[in-house]
Amino acid sequence: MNVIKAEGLTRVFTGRPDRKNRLRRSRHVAVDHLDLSVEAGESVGYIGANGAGKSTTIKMLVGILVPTSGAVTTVGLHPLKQRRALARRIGVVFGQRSQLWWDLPVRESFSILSAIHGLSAADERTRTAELVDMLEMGEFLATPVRQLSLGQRMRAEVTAALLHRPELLILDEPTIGLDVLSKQRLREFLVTQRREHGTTLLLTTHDMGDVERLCDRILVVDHGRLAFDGTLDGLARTVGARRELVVDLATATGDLVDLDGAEHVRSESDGLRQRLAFDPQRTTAARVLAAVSERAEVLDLSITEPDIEDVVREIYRATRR
Ligand SMILES: Nc1ncnc2c1ncn2[C@@H]1O[C@H](COP(=O)(O)OP(=O)(O)OP(=O)(O)O)[C@@H](O)[C@H]1O
Repeated sequence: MNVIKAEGLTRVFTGRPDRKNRLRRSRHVAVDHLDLSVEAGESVGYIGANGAGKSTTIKMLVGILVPTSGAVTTVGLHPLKQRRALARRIGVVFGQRSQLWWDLPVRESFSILSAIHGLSAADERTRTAELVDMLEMGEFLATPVRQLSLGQRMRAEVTAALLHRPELLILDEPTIGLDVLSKQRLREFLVTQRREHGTTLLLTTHDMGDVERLCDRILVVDHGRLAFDGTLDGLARTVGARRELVVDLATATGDLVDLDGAEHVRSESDGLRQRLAFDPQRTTAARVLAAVSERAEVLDLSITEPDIEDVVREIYRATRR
């Protein structure tokens, strides 16, 4: 079944009338004849540069924005005409906007939302307990939302969006600003949620780590149009998305060429620091490190993730050729 189906979806923003010529208005096509279908159970990363049209698309999918033209159904419903029914079947997390009550303890926001969704008292108890346990929220359930750290708030937001067991969860920048541990926890939770409940995921992100760990399909949007639709493998093939392992060695060492699964990029400081590129789909940093350790003593290391902006830029370049 198509959880999301968009055909020719378009949104044009018109500005204020020009002061000199009142009949003339600026016109900006934010989403441009977008065709899109997402099947039940998929996990889709929706990525693109700033202003590419991601949020505008999502707002049309959930009935916040009216399309200028084209058609869209979300879980088989018309987002505007059937907005209430839709709210019962989807969960939405906008990283920048909260659906919790700022001055109330977290627990009370969950109760209010459970009541809104018509959950029975027993159902509310089991569902809240399950999510609180999985997202380790026990220690801050009595804390007012405004006092939560960003990582705690995001966990609470995700819980709020999942209380009613939606079949589709839409996340707009879910890990923005989170520390490494909070990101990892949230990602693990989302993977489990999807595995155990078959929840379909659609997320926008500027973090390549989110895409790698959460998504099995990637859509890249460019000026409101789809520039890429495929797997992470396909994306890596198109742009050569690689990670770099930087090792600091105890002694000056010749270039570490011919390492299994890694390619020597550059040596610095007479070979004391070396940069090795590897494809995270084919090997791991640990394996590359083990191979380096057989040849030299490693004092320190760091791993640089490909920047999603670089990946997107490469896709734009590849598709405009
Ligand atoms: N309400 C609005 N009025 C006028 N223009 C708008 C409005 N909302 C968005 N736009 C414009 O539409 C384009 C797409 O914006 P959108 O927010 O969808 O981008 P985005 O891909 O989500 O970007 P970001 O990654 O920065 O969130 C941008 O050029 C933006 O300035």
